[in-house]
Amino acid sequence: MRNIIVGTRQSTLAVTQTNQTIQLLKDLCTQENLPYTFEVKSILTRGDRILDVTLSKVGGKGLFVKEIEDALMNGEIDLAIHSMKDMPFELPEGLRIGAVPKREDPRDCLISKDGKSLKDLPQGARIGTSSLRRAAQLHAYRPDLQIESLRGNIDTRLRKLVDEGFDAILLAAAGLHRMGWKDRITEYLEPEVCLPAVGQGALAIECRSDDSDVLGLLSRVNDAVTERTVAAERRLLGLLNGGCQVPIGAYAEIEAAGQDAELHLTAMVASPDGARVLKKVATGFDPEQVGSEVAKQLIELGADSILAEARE
Ligand SMILES: NCc1[nH]cc(CCC(=O)O)c1CC(=O)O
Repeated sequence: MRNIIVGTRQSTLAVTQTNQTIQLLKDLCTQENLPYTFEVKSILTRGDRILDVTLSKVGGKGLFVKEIEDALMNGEIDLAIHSMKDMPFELPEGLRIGAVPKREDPRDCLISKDGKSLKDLPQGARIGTSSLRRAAQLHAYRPDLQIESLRGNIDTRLRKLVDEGFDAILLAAAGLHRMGWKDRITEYLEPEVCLPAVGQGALAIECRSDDSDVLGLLSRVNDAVTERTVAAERRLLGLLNGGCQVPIGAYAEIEAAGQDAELHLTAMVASPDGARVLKKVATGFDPEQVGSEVAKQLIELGADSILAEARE
């Protein structure tokens, strides 16, 4: 019998998705009579300690992941469940993503105070979001809306919708679904209106590259379709150097035919004010190649200069 120690951040979403994934693994172990037990260990990350500061200014995505990865490498924990969209493009030596389970809803959604859809919000309505990607696309769709900063974990943001008098806020549907808060959602935003973040809705289960027990177990909860689509999106992100918080959106889909079918990737790069929005689509079988193709086309259109500006 081996006890697998699972590290998690302390946010309610992190704890929830960790517990849900452990349940999936436990069910598998029961069904197949596998000799593993699981224990949760909570870890305080720098990102959680400084949630109120502009994340892009203090180091971006990696902040939520660094302490967890240190704990994986020194053997304090054996496994960690991250939101894929919080994962930096490159993993440290010795660690790998052992599984990408089936993706939750990848879309962003609108939670509005009076149940009004994005189209029907009053002129100049105040919308809360701190994502440059969401702000840029919202601005391109409804230039009259007033976009204001909104930080914190999803529970904090839902509270601020009321406390800070926003007309609406934007969040990822996946987080709300996992928390059991689907009924708070007013409207799902289709990718044509708001392309999600790379990897949004997917989880990454990270472990040590040499932990064959854990790798064997994780391979059983991997979803090949999610793995391929996320690989295309992350390839694009890597080539556009999108490691920090930049206005990049991407979404890959595979036709119903299944995991070996053709993959479509749509991606966009926007100036933070939404005045310039570049969008490209590519189709193919190899995720890496489709990701590279879209990245190349966006760079030809001038994505590099927009991203350089956004990083300043
Ligand atoms: N930016 C933080 C973050 N990281 C992951 C999710 C949940 C959605 C997901 O797992 O993709 C969220 C909240 C949000 O963007 O609303």
